[in-house]
Amino acid sequence: MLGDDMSDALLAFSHVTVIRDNATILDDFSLVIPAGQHVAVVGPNGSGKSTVLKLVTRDLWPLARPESSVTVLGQDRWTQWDLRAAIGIVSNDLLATCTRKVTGRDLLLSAFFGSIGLWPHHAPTPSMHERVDEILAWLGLPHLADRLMTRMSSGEARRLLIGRALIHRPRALILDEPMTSLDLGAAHEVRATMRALAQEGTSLLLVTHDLADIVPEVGRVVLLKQGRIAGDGATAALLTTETLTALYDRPVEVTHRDGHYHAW
Ligand SMILES: Nc1ncnc2c1ncn2[C@@H]1O[C@H](COP(=O)(O)OP(=O)(O)OP(=O)(O)O)[C@@H](O)[C@H]1O
Repeated sequence: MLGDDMSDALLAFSHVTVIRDNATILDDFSLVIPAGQHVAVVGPNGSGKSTVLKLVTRDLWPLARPESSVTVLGQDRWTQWDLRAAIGIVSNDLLATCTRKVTGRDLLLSAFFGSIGLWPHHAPTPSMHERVDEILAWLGLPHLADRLMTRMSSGEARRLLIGRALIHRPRALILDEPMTSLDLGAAHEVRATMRALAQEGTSLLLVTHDLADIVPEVGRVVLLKQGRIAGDGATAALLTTETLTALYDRPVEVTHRDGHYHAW
Protein backbone atom coordinates (compact mmCIF):
# COMPACT_ATOMS: atom_id res chain seq x y z
CA MET A 1 0.00 0.00 0.00
CA LEU A 2 2.92 2.36 0.46
CA GLY A 3 3.53 4.88 -2.30
CA ASP A 4 7.00 4.90 -3.84
CA ASP A 5 7.25 8.68 -3.89
CA MET A 6 7.06 10.29 -0.48
CA SER A 7 7.44 13.85 -1.76
CA ASP A 8 3.74 14.31 -2.51
CA ALA A 9 2.46 12.16 0.34
CA LEU A 10 0.05 13.80 2.71
CA LEU A 11 1.94 12.30 5.65
CA ALA A 12 5.10 10.24 5.70
CA PHE A 13 6.69 8.76 8.82
CA SER A 14 10.01 7.09 8.22
CA HIS A 15 11.76 4.96 10.88
CA VAL A 16 10.26 6.98 13.71
CA THR A 17 10.96 5.99 17.30
CA VAL A 18 9.35 7.82 20.24
CA ILE A 19 10.51 7.24 23.80
CA ARG A 20 8.71 8.65 26.85
CA ASP A 21 9.67 7.97 30.45
CA ASN A 22 12.19 5.38 29.24
CA ALA A 23 9.43 3.43 27.47
CA THR A 24 9.38 2.94 23.70
CA ILE A 25 6.01 4.27 22.55
CA LEU A 26 6.59 4.03 18.79
CA ASP A 27 9.20 1.59 17.56
CA ASP A 28 10.78 2.15 14.14
CA PHE A 29 7.41 3.26 12.80
CA SER A 30 7.13 3.89 9.04
CA LEU A 31 3.93 4.83 7.24
CA VAL A 32 3.09 6.74 4.06
CA ILE A 33 -0.38 8.17 3.49
CA PRO A 34 -0.83 9.48 -0.03
CA ALA A 35 -2.91 12.61 -0.55
CA GLY A 36 -6.49 11.74 -1.40
CA GLN A 37 -6.56 8.44 0.47
CA HIS A 38 -8.96 7.77 3.37
CA VAL A 39 -7.27 5.80 6.14
CA ALA A 40 -8.25 4.52 9.58
CA VAL A 41 -5.66 3.84 12.26
CA VAL A 42 -7.04 1.22 14.62
CA GLY A 43 -5.51 -0.19 17.77
CA PRO A 44 -6.11 -0.96 21.43
CA ASN A 45 -5.72 1.63 24.20
CA GLY A 46 -2.10 2.60 24.56
CA SER A 47 -1.02 1.23 21.16
CA GLY A 48 0.35 4.64 20.09
CA LYS A 49 -2.47 6.11 17.97
CA SER A 50 -2.47 9.54 19.65
CA THR A 51 1.32 9.55 19.63
CA VAL A 52 1.25 9.33 15.83
CA LEU A 53 -1.00 12.42 15.72
CA LYS A 54 1.20 14.28 18.22
CA LEU A 55 4.12 13.84 15.83
CA VAL A 56 2.10 15.66 13.17
CA THR A 57 1.08 18.50 15.50
CA ARG A 58 4.65 18.65 16.85
CA ASP A 59 3.50 18.05 20.40
CA LEU A 60 6.04 15.22 20.28
CA TRP A 61 9.29 14.73 18.39
CA PRO A 62 10.87 11.46 17.30
CA LEU A 63 14.23 10.33 18.54
CA ALA A 64 16.81 12.22 16.45
CA ARG A 65 18.33 9.70 14.06
CA PRO A 66 19.63 10.23 10.50
CA GLU A 67 17.13 7.77 9.01
CA SER A 68 14.15 9.18 10.90
CA SER A 69 11.74 11.77 9.47
CA VAL A 70 8.15 12.98 9.61
CA THR A 71 6.88 14.97 6.63
CA VAL A 72 3.61 16.74 5.85
CA LEU A 73 3.03 17.22 2.12
CA GLY A 74 6.72 16.51 1.54
CA GLN A 75 8.02 19.07 4.05
CA ASP A 76 9.84 18.19 7.25
CA ARG A 77 9.42 21.67 8.71
CA TRP A 78 6.14 23.46 9.12
CA THR A 79 4.51 26.02 11.37
CA GLN A 80 1.16 25.58 13.11
CA TRP A 81 -0.30 27.95 10.49
CA ASP A 82 1.08 25.90 7.56
CA LEU A 83 -0.28 22.77 9.20
CA ARG A 84 -3.76 24.20 9.76
CA ALA A 85 -3.98 25.24 6.10
CA ALA A 86 -2.95 21.77 4.93
CA ILE A 87 -4.68 19.54 7.46
CA GLY A 88 -7.69 20.21 9.65
CA ILE A 89 -7.50 18.53 13.03
CA VAL A 90 -10.67 17.63 14.91
CA SER A 91 -9.84 17.07 18.53
CA ASN A 92 -12.45 16.57 21.20
CA ASP A 93 -10.13 18.28 23.71
CA LEU A 94 -10.61 21.65 22.04
CA LEU A 95 -13.94 22.55 23.59
CA ALA A 96 -12.98 21.09 26.96
CA THR A 97 -10.22 23.69 27.25
CA CYS A 98 -12.68 26.54 26.62
CA THR A 99 -14.38 27.99 29.68
CA ARG A 100 -15.82 31.07 27.93
CA LYS A 101 -19.21 31.48 26.32
CA VAL A 102 -18.72 30.96 22.58
CA THR A 103 -21.34 30.96 19.84
CA GLY A 104 -21.23 28.66 16.84
CA ARG A 105 -20.22 31.54 14.57
CA ASP A 106 -17.44 32.66 16.93
CA LEU A 107 -16.12 29.11 17.24
CA LEU A 108 -15.66 28.97 13.46
CA LEU A 109 -14.44 32.57 13.07
CA SER A 110 -11.85 32.13 15.79
CA ALA A 111 -10.13 29.44 13.69
CA PHE A 112 -8.81 32.35 11.59
CA PHE A 113 -7.06 33.69 14.70
CA GLY A 114 -5.89 30.40 16.19
CA SER A 115 -8.03 30.94 19.29
CA ILE A 116 -11.20 29.41 20.68
CA GLY A 117 -13.79 32.18 20.61
CA LEU A 118 -13.10 35.79 19.71
CA TRP A 119 -11.31 38.40 21.81
CA PRO A 120 -11.81 42.19 21.58
CA HIS A 121 -8.65 42.65 19.47
CA HIS A 122 -9.90 40.20 16.81
CA ALA A 123 -11.50 41.88 13.81
CA PRO A 124 -13.12 39.29 11.54
CA THR A 125 -13.42 40.51 7.96
CA PRO A 126 -16.52 40.17 5.73
CA SER A 127 -14.76 37.40 3.78
CA MET A 128 -14.17 35.49 7.02
CA HIS A 129 -17.89 35.78 7.84
CA GLU A 130 -18.69 34.58 4.30
CA ARG A 131 -16.50 31.50 4.75
CA VAL A 132 -18.20 30.73 8.06
CA ASP A 133 -21.65 31.12 6.46
CA GLU A 134 -20.56 28.81 3.65
CA ILE A 135 -19.45 26.11 6.10
CA LEU A 136 -22.57 26.46 8.28
CA ALA A 137 -24.74 26.09 5.16
CA TRP A 138 -22.75 23.08 3.97
CA LEU A 139 -23.17 21.44 7.38
CA GLY A 140 -26.88 22.29 7.33
CA LEU A 141 -26.43 24.16 10.62
CA PRO A 142 -26.92 27.88 9.88
CA HIS A 143 -29.42 28.04 12.76
CA LEU A 144 -26.57 27.40 15.20
CA ALA A 145 -24.62 30.54 14.28
CA ASP A 146 -25.79 32.54 17.29
CA ARG A 147 -26.36 29.69 19.72
CA LEU A 148 -23.90 29.17 22.55
CA MET A 149 -21.83 25.99 22.23
CA THR A 150 -22.94 25.07 25.76
CA ARG A 151 -26.55 25.00 24.54
CA MET A 152 -25.93 22.62 21.66
CA SER A 153 -26.25 18.85 21.56
CA SER A 154 -23.00 16.90 21.52
CA GLY A 155 -23.59 15.95 17.88
CA GLU A 156 -24.13 19.59 16.85
CA ALA A 157 -21.02 20.70 18.72
CA ARG A 158 -18.93 17.90 17.19
CA ARG A 159 -20.08 18.81 13.66
CA LEU A 160 -19.20 22.45 14.30
CA LEU A 161 -15.73 21.34 15.39
CA ILE A 162 -15.40 19.59 12.03
CA GLY A 163 -16.59 22.83 10.38
CA ARG A 164 -13.96 24.78 12.32
CA ALA A 165 -11.24 22.46 11.03
CA LEU A 166 -12.42 23.11 7.46
CA ILE A 167 -12.04 26.89 7.63
CA HIS A 168 -8.81 27.01 5.56
CA ARG A 169 -10.06 24.46 3.01
CA PRO A 170 -7.55 21.78 4.09
CA ARG A 171 -6.74 18.83 1.83
CA ALA A 172 -7.16 16.44 4.71
CA LEU A 173 -8.89 16.07 8.01
CA ILE A 174 -7.53 14.17 10.98
CA LEU A 175 -10.27 12.95 13.33
CA ASP A 176 -9.21 11.58 16.70
CA GLU A 177 -11.96 9.36 18.15
CA PRO A 178 -14.70 11.42 16.48
CA MET A 179 -17.66 9.62 18.07
CA THR A 180 -16.50 9.66 21.70
CA SER A 181 -19.49 10.26 24.01
CA LEU A 182 -21.98 10.65 21.12
CA ASP A 183 -25.29 8.84 21.20
CA LEU A 184 -26.43 6.77 18.20
CA GLY A 185 -28.24 9.64 16.45
CA ALA A 186 -25.38 12.11 16.91
CA ALA A 187 -22.81 9.54 15.77
CA HIS A 188 -24.91 8.94 12.65
CA GLU A 189 -24.90 12.69 11.88
CA VAL A 190 -21.14 12.98 12.34
CA ARG A 191 -20.57 9.92 10.15
CA ALA A 192 -22.76 11.46 7.44
CA THR A 193 -20.63 14.61 7.59
CA MET A 194 -17.43 12.55 7.32
CA ARG A 195 -18.80 10.67 4.33
CA ALA A 196 -19.81 13.88 2.55
CA LEU A 197 -16.32 15.30 3.07
CA ALA A 198 -14.65 12.16 1.76
CA GLN A 199 -16.91 12.15 -1.28
CA GLU A 200 -16.00 15.77 -1.99
CA GLY A 201 -12.28 14.89 -2.01
CA THR A 202 -11.06 15.74 1.50
CA SER A 203 -8.77 12.97 2.76
CA LEU A 204 -9.82 11.45 6.04
CA LEU A 205 -7.35 10.13 8.58
CA LEU A 206 -9.42 8.56 11.28
CA VAL A 207 -7.96 7.41 14.58
CA THR A 208 -10.23 5.08 16.48
CA HIS A 209 -10.67 1.85 18.34
CA ASP A 210 -14.32 1.59 17.36
CA LEU A 211 -14.92 -0.10 14.01
CA ALA A 212 -18.32 1.61 13.74
CA ASP A 213 -16.44 4.90 13.11
CA ILE A 214 -14.95 3.54 9.88
CA VAL A 215 -17.21 4.89 7.16
CA PRO A 216 -17.43 2.96 3.85
CA GLU A 217 -15.23 5.52 2.04
CA VAL A 218 -12.24 4.48 4.19
CA GLY A 219 -10.46 1.97 1.97
CA ARG A 220 -7.31 1.41 3.99
CA VAL A 221 -6.75 0.39 7.58
CA VAL A 222 -3.53 0.50 9.56
CA LEU A 223 -3.46 -1.66 12.70
CA LEU A 224 -1.26 -0.49 15.57
CA LYS A 225 -0.15 -2.70 18.43
CA GLN A 226 2.38 -1.79 21.10
CA GLY A 227 3.88 0.98 19.00
CA ARG A 228 4.36 -1.07 15.85
CA ILE A 229 2.32 -1.62 12.71
CA ALA A 230 0.54 -4.95 13.07
CA GLY A 231 -1.25 -4.73 9.72
CA ASP A 232 -1.73 -2.37 6.78
CA GLY A 233 -4.06 -3.02 3.89
CA ALA A 234 -7.53 -2.90 2.40
CA THR A 235 -10.30 -2.39 4.96
CA ALA A 236 -12.16 -5.56 4.01
CA ALA A 237 -9.01 -7.67 4.28
CA LEU A 238 -8.01 -6.36 7.72
CA LEU A 239 -11.28 -5.92 9.58
CA THR A 240 -11.89 -9.60 10.16
CA THR A 241 -12.60 -11.71 13.24
CA GLU A 242 -9.18 -13.34 12.93
CA THR A 243 -7.16 -10.14 12.54
CA LEU A 244 -8.94 -8.23 15.31
CA THR A 245 -8.71 -11.21 17.69
CA ALA A 246 -4.93 -11.17 17.18
CA LEU A 247 -4.82 -7.37 17.54
CA TYR A 248 -6.68 -7.28 20.86
CA ASP A 249 -5.36 -10.62 22.22
CA ARG A 250 -8.88 -11.72 23.04
CA PRO A 251 -11.81 -13.21 21.12
CA VAL A 252 -13.37 -10.49 18.97
CA GLU A 253 -16.16 -11.06 16.51
CA VAL A 254 -16.44 -8.75 13.52
CA THR A 255 -19.57 -8.31 11.44
CA HIS A 256 -19.92 -6.35 8.21
CA ARG A 257 -23.20 -5.03 6.87
CA ASP A 258 -23.90 -2.40 4.20
CA GLY A 259 -20.29 -1.18 4.29
CA HIS A 260 -20.26 -0.79 8.08
CA TYR A 261 -18.23 -2.85 10.53
CA HIS A 262 -18.98 -3.76 14.12
CA ALA A 263 -16.94 -5.67 16.65
CA TRP A 264 -17.68 -7.12 20.05
N1 LIG B 1 2.84 11.79 28.94
C1 LIG B 1 3.23 10.53 28.80
N2 LIG B 1 4.38 10.09 29.36
C2 LIG B 1 4.78 8.82 29.24
N3 LIG B 1 4.09 7.88 28.54
C3 LIG B 1 2.96 8.26 27.95
C4 LIG B 1 2.47 9.59 28.06
N4 LIG B 1 1.31 9.67 27.36
C5 LIG B 1 1.09 8.43 26.87
N5 LIG B 1 2.07 7.59 27.23
C6 LIG B 1 2.16 6.15 26.90
O1 LIG B 1 2.32 6.01 25.51
C7 LIG B 1 1.66 4.84 25.04
C8 LIG B 1 0.84 5.21 23.82
O2 LIG B 1 -0.13 6.16 24.21
P1 LIG B 1 -1.15 6.79 23.15
O3 LIG B 1 -1.92 7.82 23.88
O4 LIG B 1 -0.43 7.18 21.91
O5 LIG B 1 -2.04 5.51 22.83
P2 LIG B 1 -3.46 5.45 22.12
O6 LIG B 1 -3.36 4.29 21.17
O7 LIG B 1 -3.82 6.75 21.55
O8 LIG B 1 -4.39 5.07 23.33
P3 LIG B 1 -5.97 5.44 23.61
O9 LIG B 1 -6.76 4.56 22.69
O10 LIG B 1 -6.15 5.05 25.04
O11 LIG B 1 -6.16 6.90 23.38
C9 LIG B 1 0.86 4.31 26.20
O12 LIG B 1 1.54 3.18 26.71
C10 LIG B 1 0.87 5.42 27.21
O13 LIG B 1 0.90 4.91 28.53
